Amino acid sequence: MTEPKFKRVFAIVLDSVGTGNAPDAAKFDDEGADTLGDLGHAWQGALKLPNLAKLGLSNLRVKPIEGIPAADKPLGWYGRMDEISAGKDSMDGHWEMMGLPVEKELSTFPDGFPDEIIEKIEQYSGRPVIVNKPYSGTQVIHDYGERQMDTGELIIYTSGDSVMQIAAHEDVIPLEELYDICRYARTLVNGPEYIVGRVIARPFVGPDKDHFTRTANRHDFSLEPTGKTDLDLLHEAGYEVIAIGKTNDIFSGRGIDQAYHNESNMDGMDHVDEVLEKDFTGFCFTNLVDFDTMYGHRRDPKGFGQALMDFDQRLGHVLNALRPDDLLLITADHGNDPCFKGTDHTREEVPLLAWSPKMQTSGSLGVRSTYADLGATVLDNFNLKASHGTSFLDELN
Ligand SMILES: O=P(O)(O)O[C@H]1O[C@H](CO)[C@@H](O)[C@H]1O
Ligand SMILES: [Mn+2]
Ligand SMILES: [Mn+2]
Repeated sequence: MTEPKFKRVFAIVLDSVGTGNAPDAAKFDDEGADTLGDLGHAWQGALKLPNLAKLGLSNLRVKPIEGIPAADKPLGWYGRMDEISAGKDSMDGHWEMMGLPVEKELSTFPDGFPDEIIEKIEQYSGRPVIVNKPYSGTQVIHDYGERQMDTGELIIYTSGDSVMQIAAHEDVIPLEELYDICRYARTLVNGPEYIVGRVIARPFVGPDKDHFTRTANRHDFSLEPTGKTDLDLLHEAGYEVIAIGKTNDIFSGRGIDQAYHNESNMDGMDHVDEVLEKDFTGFCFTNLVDFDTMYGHRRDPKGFGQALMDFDQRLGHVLNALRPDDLLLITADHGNDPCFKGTDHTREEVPLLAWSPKMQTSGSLGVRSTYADLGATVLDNFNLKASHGTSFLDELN
């Protein structure tokens, strides 16, 4: 067997860190959304991301981020990727990166879930369902959390994405019970009539509506991948596949040898540091979700920018810890522009940064026509063939 070019490949998905310009943004009513561009503008040039910048973060953009000039000589290869999946949710984005674009539009519920589904959940759980419409997750517990504590009802809500979210106070509905209800709800929306990307348990704690917080016990029950992903191919070929953060949930554990649950972005980076110390041949796939959950959906540019700066600092350590035959890929799964209307994800291109300490060349990878190019490159590295996407491995010298 030919030796892989890079022994260990680390991909880090900065959840929702889009970079504008999606050619099909109008279809999603997202024209003009640009997460990184609008963040730079909101921070009036004070957003400083020195490590991402030296990898080429501003070089990959049509217009540099305010306060972050394009590097004269970026360290590695940089570009952007377009999404071909029908939706703009995490599942679409991650599956597509791993060679399984979501071609069919998944079900969304702008008017709430149909009675037949809600009634079945009520029967199964013995708990009445309240809300049942699109809502912001923090707002919904503010508005209905106290009632939920009094009555033990289930708060069910959705968003512009194909998601069913079930919120309950941890002291009122024990976690295992909430997960069990979600697992049951999952069976109701696997098709053929309704296909929902994710059923998400949204436990929260706190004494009253002004002090409720959601906990890291969130759990995503995703649709099982509808075909083989690049993770399956890597795993079957005997390479180690390590998932950090919600990656494991997004693939229902498929093709994954070892998974780490993240409490936060910083906890996620602790896990990356831990895996960097390990000796393995394979792929480590990390998702950092705070950008999305805590700041993007909350339309909080201040928090979003700070979270990026915190990540950038940790990235400095990763760049030092990488070994000569490691490859680092940094990207995102969709946008979530904190300066845009609404509270949903935004259809955007995503950044693509590639670097290895042994790399001697640098330059532009252009605009890739699908996120699947990322997985195709990882497979190519391990001498495997992708069903979707075009590898850019040959550039990475
Ligand atoms: O408002 P919250 O509960 O954070 O919901 C968000 O989380 C979902 C999953 O990422 C998205 O579809 C969006 O609705
Ligand atoms: Mn996401
Ligand atoms: Mn989201």
